[in-house]
Amino acid sequence: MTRSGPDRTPTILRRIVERKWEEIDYRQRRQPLADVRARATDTLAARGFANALRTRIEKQSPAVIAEVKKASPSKGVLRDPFEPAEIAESYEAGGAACLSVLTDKDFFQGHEDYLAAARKACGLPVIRKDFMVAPYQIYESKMIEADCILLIAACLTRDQMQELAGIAGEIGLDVLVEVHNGEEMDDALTLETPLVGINNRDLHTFEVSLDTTFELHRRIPEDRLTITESGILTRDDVTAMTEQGIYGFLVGESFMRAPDPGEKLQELFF
Ligand SMILES: O=P(O)(O)OC[C@@H](O)[C@@H](O)c1c[nH]c2ccccc12
Repeated sequence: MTRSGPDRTPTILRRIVERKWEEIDYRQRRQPLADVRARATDTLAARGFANALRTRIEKQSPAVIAEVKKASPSKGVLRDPFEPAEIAESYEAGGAACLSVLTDKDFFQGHEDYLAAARKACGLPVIRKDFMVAPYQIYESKMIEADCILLIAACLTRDQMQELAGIAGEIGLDVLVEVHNGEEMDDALTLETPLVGINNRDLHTFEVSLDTTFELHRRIPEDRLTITESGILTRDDVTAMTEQGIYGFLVGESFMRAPDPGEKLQELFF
């Protein structure tokens, strides 16, 4: 698989992806692809991630992917101490449909163990939030019992996305494809996955604008599920989305800064 991504990749993402390739090379030396692939196909069936969202969205009820994230490059540490299992329980009690767990160590202070701990503590399906560029990572995601993976269009060409999504499909992982402009959307819509995330955060400037969702949402066909991502902070933000028929949400920061993340979820959405 080629290592060069598309020209559109913003600088911060370029740095993350370069580092990601080093990490993949290192991991692959410790545990070869054939081994990871064998262990991936041995793991149990995934919890249905897309289904959990679809059921709620079809009832016009908020489908919240609640994020378990210690830190981010733009905001620094969001939560300390950070207890993924407790957070997961709290999210489930607060009405989350799914979880998102950061596993990138270098930029988000995440870890695979956080995914395992969070998933074990609840019955919700979990997306592995990381920067997927190689087939190795897709098998690895299944091995660590993720139910869904994220493909970020800003750092993948159309061909790369199709290859990675194809592998995910073969091993029973759902796919959330993330876009933040029209060009990325065109590529994303060539995938079969129903889950299309619109990231309101511009990765060139880190600025957040909910208008990104309002503009791009119109281009998503009826049979897909729109997920608005980043910068959802208030009930007004939520209402502005549901008024446009958008019921899928991915929220991290505002929950992570609250003493009880699940209570905050309930306050914002229900
Ligand atoms: O913390 P926020 O603003 O609620 O955003 C959550 C989520 O959208 C954000 O963490 C995110 C969206 N896409 C990503 C890709 C990689 C890492 C993180 C992300």
